[in-house]
Amino acid sequence: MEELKKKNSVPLLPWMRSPVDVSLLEECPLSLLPCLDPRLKVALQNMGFSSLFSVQVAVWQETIGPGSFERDLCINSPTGSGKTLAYALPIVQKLSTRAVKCLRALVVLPTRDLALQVKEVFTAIAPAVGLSVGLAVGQSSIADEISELIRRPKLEAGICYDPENSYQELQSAVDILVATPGRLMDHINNTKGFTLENLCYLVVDETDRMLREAYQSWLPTVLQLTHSGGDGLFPQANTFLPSTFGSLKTIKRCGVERGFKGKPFPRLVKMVLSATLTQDPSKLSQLDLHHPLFLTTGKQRYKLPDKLESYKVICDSKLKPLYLVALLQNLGGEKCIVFTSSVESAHRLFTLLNIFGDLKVKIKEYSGLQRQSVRSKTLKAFREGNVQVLVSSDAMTRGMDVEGVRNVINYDKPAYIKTYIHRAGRTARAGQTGRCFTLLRNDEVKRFKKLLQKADNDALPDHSVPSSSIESLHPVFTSALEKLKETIVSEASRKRKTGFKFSRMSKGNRSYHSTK
Ligand SMILES: Nc1ncnc2c1ncn2[C@@H]1O[C@H](COP(=O)(O)OP(=O)(O)OP(=O)(O)O)[C@@H](O)[C@H]1O
Repeated sequence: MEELKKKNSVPLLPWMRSPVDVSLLEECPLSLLPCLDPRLKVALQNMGFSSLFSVQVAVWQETIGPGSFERDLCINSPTGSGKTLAYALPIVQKLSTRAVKCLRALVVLPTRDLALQVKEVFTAIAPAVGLSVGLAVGQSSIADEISELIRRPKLEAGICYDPENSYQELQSAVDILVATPGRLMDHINNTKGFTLENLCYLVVDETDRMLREAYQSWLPTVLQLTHSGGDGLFPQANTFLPSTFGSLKTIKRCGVERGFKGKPFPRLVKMVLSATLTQDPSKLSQLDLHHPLFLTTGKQRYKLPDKLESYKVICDSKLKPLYLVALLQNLGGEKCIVFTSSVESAHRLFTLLNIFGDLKVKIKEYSGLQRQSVRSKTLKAFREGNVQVLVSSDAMTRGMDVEGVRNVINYDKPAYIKTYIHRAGRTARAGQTGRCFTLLRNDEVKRFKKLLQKADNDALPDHSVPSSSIESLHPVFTSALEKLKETIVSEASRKRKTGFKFSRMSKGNRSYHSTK
């Protein structure tokens, strides 16, 4: 790990200096995986999986295997390497013997679409061992969500119930909850019967992103509500907590009350993961990790998937849309994600591509400016293959797993290596091949190659687009640009009439072919 140390200006935390190198482990066939519950084996086979990937084997060893969840795990593993199942499988296996249903595992992710995706992985395995999985995400009806998360007592005829105390009878309807931070806080603060007092496992996925954003202090709140005190002293039920912690009912009860008299109080086990895990001690300290173990892949801090090929497409800024069209024509209908630097440029580019027509592929926009229902519909169509090209802002950058994406195009080059890693990582997943093309001006190449060196990748061969294809697109392009201006102006006036603040849309780069 000498290289890890050298490349960092901030000194590495001592426990990060002796990691487990996941790349030294082999995949493991399910039939050879020690202790795997046979019901889970069948569930995995039904998912089409016959073996576990190396990161999954490494986590299994540290949880179900000899490590037996004694240490918190910090996992740094490339995009598409299977981190979701790496934490889902041991948690489900561990909870499979639980006798009473209550909320025992919480997974927190930054976006609704990611939470949905992770919930599906849990849902594919948890029911096999009698566990239920819930989802708490914004932009869905909170009333519906509460009725799925909380079980009301069955009222018996002839018995008088005290409505004041009725929440004590409420029980969790789920064993595992996948949540976004905002909605999680809503439930902590307002949902009767929602409690973290029995939580055993906390997963913070996309950790570096989750730590960057405070989201109503969700992390300190969760940690405080689940804190059992390293010295065996537990918070009393009447402990005062500041108002941000909402109702006091979620405070973890003392060990005796929970039936752990004379036994060590079960520690809340944490697993934190990313393809670009932060090594910043001040950030990691927010997680309050217990004797953490660092699992990483290879000697480099950042690693791209083995079967990813990175290419540059050299072009003049003004002609970028033409090069993109020619490239898309070249890719012949393969699923592709085109990344822009902002929601505004994603919208303009999508509009322009549609005006262009003649691409023989269905293109959709996917951005943070759209309503969730629109985004979900687009994602579904893309997954099902009814849309072949997504023009996206960085809303699509992290974690999204869509089968069959063979190409990623950086229409606007990423400013950071982390952004490149996550964008490029939408392809070449689960051992598949994939290509990432970045549109660059000649004078940008040197700097960009330097950026890629951080992920040990300085080979950036040219992908040339024949000049004849560009020339033949010129006349259409000129008239398409005119139409684009008209469309943008009419959209702006329509949105002004309906009260939408177009100023949000037009902030930043106003040019019609963003060069950001
Ligand atoms: N053991 C396995 N066998 C076959 N496919 C698998 C296995 N585990 C996971 N996969 C598939 O690999 C793909 C990537 O998995 P996952 O989304 O968990 O990756 P990730 O490491 O979390 O990526 P990212 O960092 O981009 O979020 C998914 O399509 C998943 O179904």
